[in-house]
Amino acid sequence: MTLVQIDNYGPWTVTPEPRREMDLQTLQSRLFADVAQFMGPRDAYVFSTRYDNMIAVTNGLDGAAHAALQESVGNRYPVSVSLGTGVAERPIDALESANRLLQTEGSAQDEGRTEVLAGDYLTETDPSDLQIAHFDVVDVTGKYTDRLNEFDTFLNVERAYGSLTRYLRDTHGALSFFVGGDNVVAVCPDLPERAFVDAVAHVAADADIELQVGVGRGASAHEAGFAAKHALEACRDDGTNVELSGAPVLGD
Ligand SMILES: Nc1nc2c(ncn2[C@@H]2O[C@H](COP(=O)(O)OP(=O)(O)OP(=O)(O)O)[C@@H](O)[C@H]2O)c(=O)[nH]1
Repeated sequence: MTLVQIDNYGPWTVTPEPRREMDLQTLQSRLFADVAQFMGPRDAYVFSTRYDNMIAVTNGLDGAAHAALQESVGNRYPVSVSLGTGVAERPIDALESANRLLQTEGSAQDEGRTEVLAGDYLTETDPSDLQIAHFDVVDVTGKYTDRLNEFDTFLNVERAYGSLTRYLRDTHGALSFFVGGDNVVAVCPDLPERAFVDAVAHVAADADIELQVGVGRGASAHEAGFAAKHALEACRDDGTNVELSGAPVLGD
């Protein structure tokens, strides 16, 4: 995992006086788009989380690749980014160690702490390294989008997301991210099918929303995530709630 943290961003947003909100939104979403465009061709994933901090799945990327991202952001934006990296069996533990390295170097709002690059990299990868689950709401269009106003639809999807993401984090140390529409991508440790059956049952009981999930494995986030998307298609075709892909879909 890589933590991407904008350096000293809070003070910048109010210096010399508060900046227009839509300008900040533009900067944040463009920075996310640029980081995503950097990660995508390298088969990594990045999630926007709070935008001033983003979480990436960077199996296979070395220190030079991370430094190139920092240089490119520094050259093109009025802000710089620090990057902490960590490697562990459970995504939460990898993120914890990545995070701790930046926190040890100084505060997110310390003007003397800029462009830190610290941590371990997983450069030797194996097709069984990563497990990613792609969840979505069963028939969000028929149950919500075509029936409720957009805000109330959003509240329903957010309730499912909140329930799922807290459950997976607490039970398995998995990190789940809302990625738009009704979709949640979960970066998981090595979990059996039963764990996903239980997660879907938990959200049904806790939030009264029916989910389906495709699960994939791979050497990179793209490989695992793409296999998960194929497995989710199998849920749609077969009317099932949980599908695990077979071998990772290589070369896609
Ligand atoms: N990020 C992301 N969003 C998607 C993806 N597929 C669909 N979406 C979003 O999800 C919304 C709903 O699409 P679906 O999930 O196909 O619709 P549905 O009515 O729930 O249909 P089923 O999933 O077949 O039950 C779309 O409008 C998109 O915004 C995906 O692979 N990734």
